[in-house]
Amino acid sequence: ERSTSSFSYSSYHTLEEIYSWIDNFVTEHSDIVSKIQIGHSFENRSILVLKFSTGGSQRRAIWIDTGIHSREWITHATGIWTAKKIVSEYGKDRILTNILNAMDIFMEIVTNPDGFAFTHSMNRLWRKNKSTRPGIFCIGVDLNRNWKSGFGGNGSNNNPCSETYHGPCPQSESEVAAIVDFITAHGNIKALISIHSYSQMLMYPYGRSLEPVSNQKELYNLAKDAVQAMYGVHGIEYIYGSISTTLYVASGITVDWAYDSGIKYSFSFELRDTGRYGFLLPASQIVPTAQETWMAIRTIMEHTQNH
Ligand SMILES: O=C(NO)N[C@H](Cc1ccccc1)C(=O)O
Ligand SMILES: [Zn+2]
Repeated sequence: ERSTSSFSYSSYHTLEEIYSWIDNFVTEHSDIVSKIQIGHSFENRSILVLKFSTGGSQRRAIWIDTGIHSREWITHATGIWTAKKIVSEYGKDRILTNILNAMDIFMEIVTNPDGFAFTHSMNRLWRKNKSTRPGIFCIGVDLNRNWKSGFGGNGSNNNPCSETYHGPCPQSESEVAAIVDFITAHGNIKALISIHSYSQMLMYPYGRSLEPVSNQKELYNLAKDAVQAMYGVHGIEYIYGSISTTLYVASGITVDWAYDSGIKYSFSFELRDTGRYGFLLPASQIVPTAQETWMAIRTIMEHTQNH
């Protein structure tokens, strides 16, 4: 469609619809939003990042990614709604306006485009990317196991047919390498938020071990504040804590790499629900989920700005 005014923020969309929305969104809000291609996927789709900036250069910044696991459709939908919320609230919401007057926000909505296209075409519950290698007869690497930090450790699998296959080596996947290269080159990312579904959790490193991170107390209290902000919207309860103690040990994950790269405010969400619908969350829950998640994201961004 020609503009985002006819785009439904309470529906799920195809890859083509989302990429078209991105172009319209950037056109309509060119004063604050721009589009960056940070790389391409295995099947040669563009990997796109939205940049929200009110000026300056190389400002301290926040990174948000959704859709690293392609079947988690509520996360892309939440990313799209959040992007619209940011441009709508700038100049109105004091907290968001202060954040954007001091920091930039980078948002990658379709972090696994090949897998996402596949969930629309062939297999709704596909999780991994779509990479293939000679002599290997199963498809795809788990992009949440392909990161250098703790690569190949417990809670990842070296069997290419596994849903948590870590790939042949760290950053072997172009979808992961693109993010590593972008964040490393930028050099001023202060918080990273990687959004998954489902289970209703807000978690921080480490996934690879039970050892607490150096600022664990701070992250615990920030997560508590964020979860309380979420509860205030629709009364939905999220649990919080480190990944390894709250969920299970997982190695080679996004937030462990981010933390070890110096991004001290690294979080991973598991959005709605707790299993009734799971990955097949009804579209009627998109806006309510995005509304509550926004309050947590804003809390994390505000804390990052002030520390
Ligand atoms: O896949 C999901 N949820 O979608 N989550 C689990 C647990 C997890 C979540 C966040 C970070 C690290 C690990 C996973 O195996 O990756
Ligand atoms: Zn996931």
